[in-house]
Amino acid sequence: MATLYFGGVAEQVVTREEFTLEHAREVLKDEVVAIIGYGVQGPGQALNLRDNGITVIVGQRKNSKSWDKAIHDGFVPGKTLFEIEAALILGTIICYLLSDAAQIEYWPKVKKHLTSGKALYFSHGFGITFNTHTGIVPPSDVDVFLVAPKGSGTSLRRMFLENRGLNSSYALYQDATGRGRERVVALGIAIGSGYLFETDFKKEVYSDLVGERGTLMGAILGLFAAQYEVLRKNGHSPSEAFNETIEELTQSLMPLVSENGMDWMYANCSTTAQRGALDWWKRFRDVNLPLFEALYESVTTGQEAQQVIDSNSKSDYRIRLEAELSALRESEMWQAGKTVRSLRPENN
Ligand SMILES: NC(=O)C1=CN([C@@H]2O[C@H](COP(=O)(O)OP(=O)(O)OC[C@H]3O[C@@H](n4cnc5c(N)ncnc54)[C@H](O)[C@@H]3O)[C@@H](O)[C@H]2O)C=CC1
Ligand SMILES: CC(=O)[C@](C)(O)C(=O)O
Ligand SMILES: [Mg+2]
Ligand SMILES: [Mg+2]
Repeated sequence: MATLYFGGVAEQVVTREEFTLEHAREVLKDEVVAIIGYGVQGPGQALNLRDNGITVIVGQRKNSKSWDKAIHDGFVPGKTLFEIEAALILGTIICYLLSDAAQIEYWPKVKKHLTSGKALYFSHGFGITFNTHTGIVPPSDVDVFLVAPKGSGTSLRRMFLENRGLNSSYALYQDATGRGRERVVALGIAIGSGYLFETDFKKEVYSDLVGERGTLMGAILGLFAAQYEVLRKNGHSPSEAFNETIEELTQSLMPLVSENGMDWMYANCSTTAQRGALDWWKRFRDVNLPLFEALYESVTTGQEAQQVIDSNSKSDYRIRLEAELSALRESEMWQAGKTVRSLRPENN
C-alpha cells in the first residue's frame, strides 16, 4: 500500500511496484480462476490473466458467439473452456462477468457451486448493492470482492499488450478465508490494472452508473448533439460542425488533457480560446449540476438499476440495443464522422 495525495487528500493505493506480478502469481498459484461470461470484460481479463501465467478457464454458453470467440482466443473446449456449470465446479475463484442483468438468471447455479473457501469476484458492485432487485446474496463462507477496471475490457487488453495499464478500483465485501484482500489485490494486478484504488461495492456502483450516464458516455453525447445541432441550424457544414464538435476534441485536445491536464490543454490553445472557455465553463457546470443531482438520486434509489434489469433481461435486449446504436450510427453527425475518419491521413 502506498499513501499518495490526490488534490491534498491522502489515499492508500496499490501500485505494481510494491505488489509485484511475481507476488500476485504466488498468491494465485493454487487457484483456478473461472471467468464466467465472455462479453467485453471477460476476454480482456481472461487473456491478460493467461498471459500473466495465472490458471484461467472460461465458462460460457456452448454454441454461442462468445463460445466461438473464446475458441478463437485460444481457449480449448474441455481443457480451458467449459459450459458455465462445469466451470463453476472447477473454479476456485468465480469471476462473475455475465451482464449485470444476466447475473440474476444464473445466480442460483452460481450459488450452488460456491463451496466453502471459494471466492466470488465481480467487476461491478451492481449485483450485491442492489440485491433486493437481483437476489444476489452470497453464502457466508466464501470471499466476495470486486476489481472494477475504469474503462472498457477492450482497452484493458489493448493497454496490457502495449505494456500500459488501465486503473481499477477494488473492494473487499466479505473475507471468509482471511486471504480475501491478498486474493483481490493479486487479481487486480494480474488482470493488468495500472494502479488500484480502494472503494466499496456501493461507492463503486454509484460512481460507475453516474459516470457512464454522465461525462463518460451519456452527457458527452448530449453535449455533442446540442452543439452540432446549433452549428448546423446556423448553416455550418457537416464537416465544420463535426470537426468543431468532436474530431478536434479526440484528435488534438483530449490527448493534451490526458498528457498533462486541462490547464495544459488550454495553455496550448489560443488566448482567444482560453478567455472564452474560462468565461463559459461555469455556466455549463451550473446548468448541468441539477441534472447530475437528479442522476445521482436516480442511481441511489435503485431506479437506474431496475431500468437496466427490466430492459436487459428481455430476450430481445440485444436487438433493441443494436437498433438504438444503429440509429446513432446512421445519424448525420456520426455519418459525417465516418467520412471525417476516412480522410485522416493515416487511413489513406
Ligand atoms: N464493458 C466493460 O468494459 C465493463 C464492464 N464491467 C462489468 O463487468 C461485467 C461484465 O460486463 P460486460 O463484459 O460488459 O458484459 P456484457 O453485457 O457484454 O455481457 C457479458 C456476457 O454475458 C452474456 N449474456 C448476456 N445476457 C445473457 C443471458 N441472458 N444468458 C446468458 N449469457 C448472457 C453475453 O453474451 C456476454 O457474453 C458487468 O458486471 C459490467 O458491469 C465493468 C467495467 C467495464
Ligand atoms: C467501460 C466502463 O467502465 C463502463 C462504462 O462502466 C461499463 O462498460 O459499464
Ligand atoms: Mg459500468
Ligand atoms: Mg465503468
